[in-house]
Amino acid sequence: MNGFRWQPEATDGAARAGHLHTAHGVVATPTFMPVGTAGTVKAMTMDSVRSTGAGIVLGNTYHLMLRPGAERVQALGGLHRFMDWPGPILTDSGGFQVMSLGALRKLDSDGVTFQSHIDGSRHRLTPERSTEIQHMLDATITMCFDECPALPAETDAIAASMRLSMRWAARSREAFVARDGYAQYGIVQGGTEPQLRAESVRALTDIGFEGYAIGGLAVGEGQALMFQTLDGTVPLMPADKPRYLMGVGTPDDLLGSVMRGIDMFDCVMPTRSGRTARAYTGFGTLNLRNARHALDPRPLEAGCPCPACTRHSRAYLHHLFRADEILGPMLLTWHNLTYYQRVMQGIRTAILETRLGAHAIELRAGWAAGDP
Ligand SMILES: Nc1nc2c(CCNCC3CCCC3)c3[nH]c(NCCc4ccccc4)nc3cc2c(=O)[nH]1
Repeated sequence: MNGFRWQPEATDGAARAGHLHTAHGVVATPTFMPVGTAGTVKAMTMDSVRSTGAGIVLGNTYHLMLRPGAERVQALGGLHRFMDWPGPILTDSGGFQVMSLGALRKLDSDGVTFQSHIDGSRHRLTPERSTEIQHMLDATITMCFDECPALPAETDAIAASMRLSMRWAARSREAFVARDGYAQYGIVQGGTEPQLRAESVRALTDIGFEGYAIGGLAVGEGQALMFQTLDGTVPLMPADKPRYLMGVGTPDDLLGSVMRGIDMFDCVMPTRSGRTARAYTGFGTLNLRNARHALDPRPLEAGCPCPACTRHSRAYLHHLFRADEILGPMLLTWHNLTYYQRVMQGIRTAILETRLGAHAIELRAGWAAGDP
């Protein structure tokens, strides 16, 4: 019996609240996972990440295999020790990053060969090598090695890509070293085609995983098509296993996806935006480089417990970004991650109290209202 399990707590429509039990601790779901690309959540210490309320963070196979190398991280005690993050870590399998970052790459039915965007060195990822790297990193949750097709694409190209990913899922599962409290997730593909998505879910559940991700979305299809695809795919997925929507998204994306039965999310939006002066708040987003903030003594967001909002003014944050001070990205990343965690906590409480519908209306009204 694997100690890894998702324990349901409450439902509200298709939305679920629960707890993810892992070898590295318990995480409340629905949960947003901050992205730690090269073994760090950029501009944050691990204590500050913890203080935002995050329970689980992402590591990145692609970056870590290139630098410092998976063997080195393993020799140094694994990613938990290396980052000093005691909680669960989920690592993506690297295929998506190769397609979006790798300089030159060659995809074949066995894997992908690519040149490092760092130093041009040649590397190869296969389902076996990706799974081995994630094991060396000591990832709590390992992702299958998959291929995420660029959209728009012809249906037969999407079908061929999905079937390749399903063969790779079987090879990833074969290569996975099962450990108590650890998990491997299959990744559902199939573009926005309901029949292909259904075929992919069947293929993955026939193999059997501890959790299931939905990949191949948030690649330019737009929110309506993403939600439509969730509507046709999530109900086919095992109800007793965690569901992870990869690369998503804005607060509005998170809300709509939780309401369609998703439990786990990751996105670079809050961290990347924090570095470019874009703040996420309950009244929408704000660009703190804008001159209108230069003399504004108010906190960024009233009621937010983060250091940017409790100790500083909009004018100060504006100054930091205008002066290109390192503290700017630090404080705003801290704020954005805090805001994302507060959104998830509010949604979770609403599910427990069976009032997610009303809560959704309140959230959307706030985002539409703009800066008070
Ligand atoms: N294995 C796999 N990964 C996918 C990812 C990466 C998820 N984050 C990984 C982290 C690990 C380290 C880095 C990221 C995706 N990210 C997105 N959209 C991101 C859209 C976006 C882009 C830029 C800004 C905001 C959103 N779609 C994704 C689909 C897949 C997929 O099918 N398979």
